[in-house]
Amino acid sequence: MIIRQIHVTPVAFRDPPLLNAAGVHEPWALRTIVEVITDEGLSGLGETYGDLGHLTKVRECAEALVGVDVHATNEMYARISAIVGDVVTDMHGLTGAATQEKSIDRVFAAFEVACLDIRGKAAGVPVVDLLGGRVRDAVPYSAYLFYKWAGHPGGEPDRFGAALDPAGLVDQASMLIKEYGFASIKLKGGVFAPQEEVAAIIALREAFPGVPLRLDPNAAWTVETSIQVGQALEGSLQYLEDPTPGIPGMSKVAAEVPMPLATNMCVVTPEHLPPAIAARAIGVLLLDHHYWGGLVRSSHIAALCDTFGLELSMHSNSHLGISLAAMTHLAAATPNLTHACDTHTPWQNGQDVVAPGALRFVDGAVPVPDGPGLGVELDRDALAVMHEQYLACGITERDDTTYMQRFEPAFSARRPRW
Ligand SMILES: O=C([O-])C(=O)C[C@H](O)[C@@H](O)C(=O)[O-]
Ligand SMILES: [Mg+2]
Repeated sequence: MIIRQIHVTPVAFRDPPLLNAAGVHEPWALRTIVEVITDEGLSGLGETYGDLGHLTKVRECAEALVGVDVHATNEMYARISAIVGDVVTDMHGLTGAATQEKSIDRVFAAFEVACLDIRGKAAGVPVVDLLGGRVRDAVPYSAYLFYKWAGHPGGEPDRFGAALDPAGLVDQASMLIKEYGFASIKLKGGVFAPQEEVAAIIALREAFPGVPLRLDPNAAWTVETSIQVGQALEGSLQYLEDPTPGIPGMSKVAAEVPMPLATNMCVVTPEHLPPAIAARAIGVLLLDHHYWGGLVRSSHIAALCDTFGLELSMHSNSHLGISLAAMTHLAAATPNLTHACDTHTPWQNGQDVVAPGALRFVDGAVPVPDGPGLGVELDRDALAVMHEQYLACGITERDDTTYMQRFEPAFSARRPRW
């Protein structure tokens, strides 16, 4: 099964004005769709970030992978390493520091997923079976709440409405839980003063008793603020995600707060694991195959976490159905991934590049697609429309901060900020 062609297609889809520590989401989110085609005519799908620096590397690597067998992932990794070479950064910084290894892993992941899709199709089995088989039939996801404006400035309000205070967030959670059946809740913080976000968590706890809650300010707080918030929320949080920047800071906070700390910012590549474990900085790692080097490498990281007593959850950016399928196969095959995963799916409001039917939410969980490979089919008309949107939207690099400063010129994305 030799790779004969790879199509790399950047796409854009509408994104609501979701607020975070970096600023606010722009009206269009970017992704890159990768389609690998073999000499036998089988094709496989991958999905990754759409920022131009990364997209350029994905395009260069796609050419270099022609002629490689879809099983030869070591050879693919070597070729991609030789091409990526330097550190490819993103502007928002919400997934922590860029390193050379992470830059390579991010490019490799899209091709690895596409090759697993092909290998599953060739063997007539779902990708979960290539990762060790399912330990759960459906993967639970959390309701991912955001502070948000009613709509993008100058545009129509979106169907989610504004959420700028505890009552707005409780309404948002009710809507997402009613539509998707989610059984746990994550709040994206780092937007308002910490005491306002503490009040929001308390309002959510009162409105949804017994539902596990998480708060993630993306490193917007100092060590002192993080300790105060952690102590104030004793008994209210399943975990506190990235309250403060860096492994040393997280370690100081972890020693003083009652709940585990989670991260998708201070441990984002294998070299971060030894110092974080030695410093007891985290209790929960958020996996994300898009930057941990694909599904198989993420499984290896999961096994390491099990050895060292770290729990697992899963991180998400704005994404489409190819990613949701890949995340679901990985989580279904990972025994120690016991926390509900994050997903932006509700915010994409039905827009997708995959044909409807294969992915659905039942009681807040996505049943593992049964079809061979990832179990999802490319909707070529939707892909063409979203590619046109990419060409027309004028955005080539996600930049939440500059977009926010158009409306709030004094906005600072400094972390820590409080
Ligand atoms: O820390 C996190 O969970 C994220 O970075 C998730 C997303 O990037 C989210 O914060 C966003 O898109 O604004
Ligand atoms: Mg996070």
